[in-house]
Amino acid sequence: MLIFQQKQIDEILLHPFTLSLIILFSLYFCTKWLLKPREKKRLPPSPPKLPILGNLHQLRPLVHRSFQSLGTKYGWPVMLLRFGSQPVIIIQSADAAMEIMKTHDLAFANKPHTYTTRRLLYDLKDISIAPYGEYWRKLKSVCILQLLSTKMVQSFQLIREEETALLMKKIKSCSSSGMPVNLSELFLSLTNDVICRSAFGRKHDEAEGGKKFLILLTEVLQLMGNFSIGEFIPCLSWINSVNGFNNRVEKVVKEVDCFLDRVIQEHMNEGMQSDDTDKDESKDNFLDILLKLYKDNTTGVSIDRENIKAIILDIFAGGTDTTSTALEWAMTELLRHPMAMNKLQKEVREILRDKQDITSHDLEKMHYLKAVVKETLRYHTPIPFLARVAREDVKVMGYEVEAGTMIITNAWAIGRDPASWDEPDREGLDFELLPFGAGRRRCPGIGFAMASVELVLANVVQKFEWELPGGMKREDLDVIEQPGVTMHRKNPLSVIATHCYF
Ligand code: HEM
Repeated sequence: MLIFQQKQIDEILLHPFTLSLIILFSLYFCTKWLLKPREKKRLPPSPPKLPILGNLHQLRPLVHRSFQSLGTKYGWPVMLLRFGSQPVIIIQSADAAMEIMKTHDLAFANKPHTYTTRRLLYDLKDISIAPYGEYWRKLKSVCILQLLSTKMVQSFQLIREEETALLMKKIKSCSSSGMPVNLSELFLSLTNDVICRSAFGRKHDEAEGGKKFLILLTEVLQLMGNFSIGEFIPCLSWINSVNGFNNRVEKVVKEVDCFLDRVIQEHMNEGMQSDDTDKDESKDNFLDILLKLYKDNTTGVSIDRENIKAIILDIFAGGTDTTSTALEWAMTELLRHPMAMNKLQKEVREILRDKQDITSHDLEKMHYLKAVVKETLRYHTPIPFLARVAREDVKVMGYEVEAGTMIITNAWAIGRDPASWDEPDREGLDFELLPFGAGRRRCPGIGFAMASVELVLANVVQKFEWELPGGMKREDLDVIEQPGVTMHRKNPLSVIATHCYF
């Protein structure tokens, strides 16, 4: 009986009519499933892109300007570009920047890194590109509370004053011979010397590799700012091995490591010879503090020699070029705007009267000086980009951002956004003025940098009158930028100090 029923069922099922019905139904449901409107992710708008290259062909060497032109052309404050296969979201409005660095600061607390930055910064053992987490949190707090605290910045006042006095003497000697002064070079050398003395307690002169270290540091920054196509188009990653770029990186890594190793060893040897108990802690330099952490492990974060080298390199790389760039652009704009120069000289000279030594107390009273520095940082933002990586899926300005996506905030473009800056004299609100970044990854060196910039600028305008060389008109002074991580002048700022007042 059962066998009979099964036979009948088979016959019905295998009947051509039944089979056709089954196939038709299956096709219907399959097509319906395939054509079912899926929930589409709302991504930021993108300009047209090319296969393989994505939007790379639309970028010029001054990438911050390319982003700004694309944003203005399409009217998009947030846009999605493809660097080869990698999606990158570009942020160019104060509102969107606030979402990244305030509302979702924790979700965007990671930084992107490349093969080059990993090699140069001891495989993420530093602060500036280390991933967000326990290690980074502890080191950042060491940085804010110990290395770059207000107390520490004040303790370096004598260093800043001595180095500024030395700079004034160098300018004076050029002035007496009527020679133009290369201010770009002098500012860079000053900021490097100030950091060197604050980091190691003394300058390392040419014989000890000091001058060479500055050249190496410049190369470190150039390599970090180098656009490497293989990072974005993996099938082209071999290019850097063939064109000698990777060899250059390895050579610089070795030389920097050698210099830092030697300085640390000397410091440790000196420490062993002197009696630590008698040491005046208020005279500690960065290396003293880091070596104490290394020995005592009091902060709960254990750091090794590589961490120390990476942090020191971070401080040199983050503090030298940026600070001298700010000075270089401030002087450029003052030379292009004689009324602003006169107003600043008047303020500084009236506050100081005939006094030559400028104290931090005098600087506090120089409000126009502070406005000039702030305006310079807005208009010539030394680090144009604030880069982040999403640690999780997040919504930004209504758009969906997947974990792992890179976000670049164009701080330079936001500083020049007419939507925020129709009144140039107006003080900037937090997210309209981002020269030091914002949120958890914000620059911890603001106090250190501002103390140097204000002191040097006040001295330079108080003690000299300035003119452009070869009868050059102020309108002819160029403002061409050099591509790189830090955006300094392409051509050095060469000027003549016509009168010297000391
Ligand atoms: C005018 C001078 C300076 C400018 C314009 C500047 C700007 C910046 C910017 C834009 C960032 C990234 C912030 C972000 O992504 O939100 C940064 C990070 C950093 N800066 Fe500065 N900086 C200056 C001076 C200094 C100095 C003097 C030091 C140290 C002595 C320093 C140490 C650092 C460090 C360690 C970081 C990494 C912070 C982190 O990732 O948490 N900077 N700086």
